[in-house]
Amino acid sequence: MSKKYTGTWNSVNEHEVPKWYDGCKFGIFIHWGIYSVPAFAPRTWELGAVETNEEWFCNNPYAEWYYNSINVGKGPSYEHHIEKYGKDFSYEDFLPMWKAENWQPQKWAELFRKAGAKYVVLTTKHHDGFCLYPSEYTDFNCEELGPKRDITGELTDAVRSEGLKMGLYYSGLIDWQFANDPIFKEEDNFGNACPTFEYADYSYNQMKELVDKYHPSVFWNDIGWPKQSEHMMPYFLAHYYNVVEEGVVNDRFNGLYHDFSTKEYKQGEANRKEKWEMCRGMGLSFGYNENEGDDQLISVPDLIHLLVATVSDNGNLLLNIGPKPDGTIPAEQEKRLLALGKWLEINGEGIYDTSCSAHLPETAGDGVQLFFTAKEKDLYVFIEGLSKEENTVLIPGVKGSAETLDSTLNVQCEETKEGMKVRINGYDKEKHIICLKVKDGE
Ligand SMILES: CC(C)[C@@H]1NC[C@@H](O)[C@H](O)[C@@H]1O
Repeated sequence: MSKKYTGTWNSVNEHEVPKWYDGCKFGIFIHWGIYSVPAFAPRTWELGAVETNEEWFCNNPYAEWYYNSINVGKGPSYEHHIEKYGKDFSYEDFLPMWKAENWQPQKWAELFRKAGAKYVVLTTKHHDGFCLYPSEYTDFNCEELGPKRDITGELTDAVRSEGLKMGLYYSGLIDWQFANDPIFKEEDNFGNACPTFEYADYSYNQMKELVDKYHPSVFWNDIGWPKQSEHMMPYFLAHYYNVVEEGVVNDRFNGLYHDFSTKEYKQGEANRKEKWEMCRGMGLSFGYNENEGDDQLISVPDLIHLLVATVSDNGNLLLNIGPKPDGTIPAEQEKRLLALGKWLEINGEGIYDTSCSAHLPETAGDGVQLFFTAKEKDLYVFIEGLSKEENTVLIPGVKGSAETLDSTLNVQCEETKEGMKVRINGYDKEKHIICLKVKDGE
């Protein structure tokens, strides 16, 4: 019998992170919207690498912030817009250009499955206020305008038919249909970007209709929750958990509540004692940015490192894709998803359904890095930085014998007083990070 929650903090605080979310480890974020048509942002910084001040907002690397990037009236995106479209061309004028004419949700879902992802999170309403589902509360949605399809509904069905969980993103505190002064500093964001009871009611009703229509396994709220309806938060959470028993939410609820905490690029702190999630685009943007070609995206080795380092630290990786307005996924992004999936086919046993090991990451000399995960008593050792075909690596403090998850490798183990010495033959750099399984090694 599933627990019934009531609209009190005491009740919803009893909620625990569902096992499926912890075990999934890898998901796909999707930022698709009107901003995918101009698909423009300067390549400047990773979030968290610099202060989010006026310089950030006037040189914003996030292509999904195009509305604000032209609204500030200066900087590369503004100049690009004036030059390419002219000053009388509004953001909403891009809508008829977003046709999704080549969009095949089933193809997306198949690609996500092949990538080894176990859940998906789609933007249902980003900061521009345009809804990627037929909301009862606004006609500014994708069934009435632009693609003229229920993007959320079609993708949810396709994702679930491939055996993946479906999550929904909602921009809880910023909606440029309600408050569209240009944003030059963080306080303009988080202060309370939409400070009216009208918006508080609107956003509450939309969040509830998303839960009731799609039963999302993840509710990914962004930026914050309207101050005017903060007292309603426990009611929303109780309703969500009562409707979606396996439901899980992130930490962007004004710091009042979370199932898991979030990092965004370099912004945010990870604490391995609690569940957290790392999210980023493959370049510096979440929305598709035509300025980010193959050589400006994260490399496959760095992507595999990010996944291993995140999972070994008790995190999930939510990797974003930014589709084109016609509904295709840029080839350079698809290539990386398939490479990750190929690596996970061989090494996924050491990733999925694992927990944090008592062993902390460490260096093993000659630039070799070790990462660890555990599955009950079994220990998984990830070895990064091998360069030769034949390698000898000391794994300090680990006893027993190891087998490799990659059957094309040959591994011999020797127990020494410092730990397990492993000889690995048959390595080549296309294997990236390799994984050893030490039975009863945790
Ligand atoms: C992590 C991701 C959901 C980002 N959150 C902050 C937003 O401003 C940004 O565009 C993007 O959606």
